[in-house]
Amino acid sequence: MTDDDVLAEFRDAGALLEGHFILSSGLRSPIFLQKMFIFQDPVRTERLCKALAEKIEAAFGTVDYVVSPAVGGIVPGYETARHLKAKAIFVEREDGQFRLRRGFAIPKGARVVMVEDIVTTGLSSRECLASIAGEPGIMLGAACLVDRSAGRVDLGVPLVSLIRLDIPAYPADALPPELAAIPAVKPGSRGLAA
Ligand SMILES: O=P(O)(O)OC[C@H]1O[C@H](OP(=O)(O)OP(=O)(O)O)[C@H](O)[C@@H]1O
Ligand SMILES: O=C(O)c1cc(=O)[nH]c(=O)[nH]1
Ligand SMILES: [Mg+2]
Repeated sequence: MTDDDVLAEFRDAGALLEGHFILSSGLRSPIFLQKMFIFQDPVRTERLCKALAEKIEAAFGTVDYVVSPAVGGIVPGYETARHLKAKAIFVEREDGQFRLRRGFAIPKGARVVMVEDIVTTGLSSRECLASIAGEPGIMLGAACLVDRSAGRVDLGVPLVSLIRLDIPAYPADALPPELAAIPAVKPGSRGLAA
């Protein structure tokens, strides 16, 4: 899939939103990729995650377990794992911290990739990786559909992305005037009461 193909999927799904968004990191941005508009369409999701699985396999070889951070990572984690013929499990927040719950565990020696939907600052990805660092699997690296940092984030492991974009994000106290003029909305799940 070319970058244009990936962008066309987001555009055609109505997932490229413009406005004033509060991101998971607390940064503000005039652009939000509403990935759930992709994930509500299994056929579109399959096209993107199949392409991501091919990149993952090329970078890391065979994969036994895909681990994703809830909520956004669950659907792409599952669909990417399906193409990798791997298991798909996820971490979810408990008292604000990601944790494997529901009896999920990574067996000794299992080859593991962390799959995210969107990477902006990499905070959620790093939290996800830290939450499974004590598991006995072999952490191969991370992958995401969209890297909004244009490759600048450092997760401490290699990151494979389907597309790299360079999308502006600003601290709340350093907004450009055109953004400050629009009421802010926060679409993600970080900080929501359980
Ligand atoms: O790289 P970062 O700066 O961490 O931003 C990206 C994260 O933000 C979103 O999750 P969010 O916490 O908004 O919740 P969601 O997964 O429920 O959408 C997205 O799913 C990534 O996990
Ligand atoms: O950084 C985020 O929180 C974020 C950005 C984005 O474009 N889409 C999303 O779901 N989360
Ligand atoms: Mg998320």
